[in-house]
Amino acid sequence: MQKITLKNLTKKFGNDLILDHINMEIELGELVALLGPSGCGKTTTLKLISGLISPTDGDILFSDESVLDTPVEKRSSVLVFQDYLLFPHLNIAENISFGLKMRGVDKQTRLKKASDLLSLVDLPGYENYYPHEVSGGQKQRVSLARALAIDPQVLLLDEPLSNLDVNLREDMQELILELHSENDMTTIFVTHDHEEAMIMSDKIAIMNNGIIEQYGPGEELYKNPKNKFVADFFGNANYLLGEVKSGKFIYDSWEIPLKNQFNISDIKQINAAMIRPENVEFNKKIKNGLNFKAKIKERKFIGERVHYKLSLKNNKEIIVTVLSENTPPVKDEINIAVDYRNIWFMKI
Ligand SMILES: Nc1ncnc2c1ncn2[C@@H]1O[C@H](COP(=O)(O)OP(=O)(O)OP(=O)(O)O)[C@@H](O)[C@H]1O
Repeated sequence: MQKITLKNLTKKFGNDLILDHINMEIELGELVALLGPSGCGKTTTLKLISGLISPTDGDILFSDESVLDTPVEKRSSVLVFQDYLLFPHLNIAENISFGLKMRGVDKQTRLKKASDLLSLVDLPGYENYYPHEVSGGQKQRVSLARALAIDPQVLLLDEPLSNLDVNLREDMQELILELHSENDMTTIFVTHDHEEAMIMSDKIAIMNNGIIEQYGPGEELYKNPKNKFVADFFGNANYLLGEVKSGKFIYDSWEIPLKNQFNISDIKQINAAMIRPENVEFNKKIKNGLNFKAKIKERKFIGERVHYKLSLKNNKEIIVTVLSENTPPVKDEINIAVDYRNIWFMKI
């Protein structure tokens, strides 16, 4: 196992700044997700950690030692690409044991290891198949097995689940979690999908345009987003634009006490209160909360939940999600409550 530290990690391609002084610590044995939109630098970060490319500036430490001068094959890390990159002319067993062959391991040991790994990824008996004879999900498993063959201490996964359908995806999520905990590896994986990041990881780094917007446990990012970008990444949100006066957030005729929930050094900068759709409650009064009336403009039943669009008395529309039991119809005016603890303040 290795602790990984990224210190002011910077990468330029030509004049394009792709990673801009990234700082991050990944503790021993942690599973961390890099989450962000296309092109924000996630794959580049993995390639830098694996040693496939070199940084323009900054440092990468494994267990507090710089690895910048350590070549790819000596870094104890392995990068699994989303498009598998299996050798088409080698069978599955040969693909899995290729790295061992390069390290001079004898054939019998290699084949035994390949068989053991195939059982581990739930593909026993697939040794003699060729990559074109197995499905996308199976290729994904083979490429994981190939990565594990060299007993890496750091496993880097680039969108390992992106090509899989929902059921296979869930199976693979479980498999990765199992492999991660059984093999004592520090694991970093890239994803576009916030739910996947939440399910899989101890911590999430939200990346945007070559920087890390926020890094921490998923629940913390969801509940205490530093900014709109992070808040929006975890689903829908309502933003009420207003200002801070005498320690309160003023929106229309509402005065909302500022709770200790923001990562802003100067509270005067705050110009928005954020409310998640699921934190709005119907037909309820909350003592330490906002209580108001709203009109139901739209109602969409989607199974266990119902999505609403409500309009406030100043005509501002907000979105609300509630469990579908006893939900009111369109046109009703209803009493709404939001606990102050579920209102987040930020500058947008
Ligand atoms: N070898 C390269 N030469 C020039 N530009 C590159 C190179 N590799 C990546 N880039 C650019 O760096 C930026 C970040 O790419 P990267 O692949 O790290 O993004 P990403 O967040 O992984 O995106 P995606 O989710 O689409 O895979 C992109 O604008 C990309 O075009």
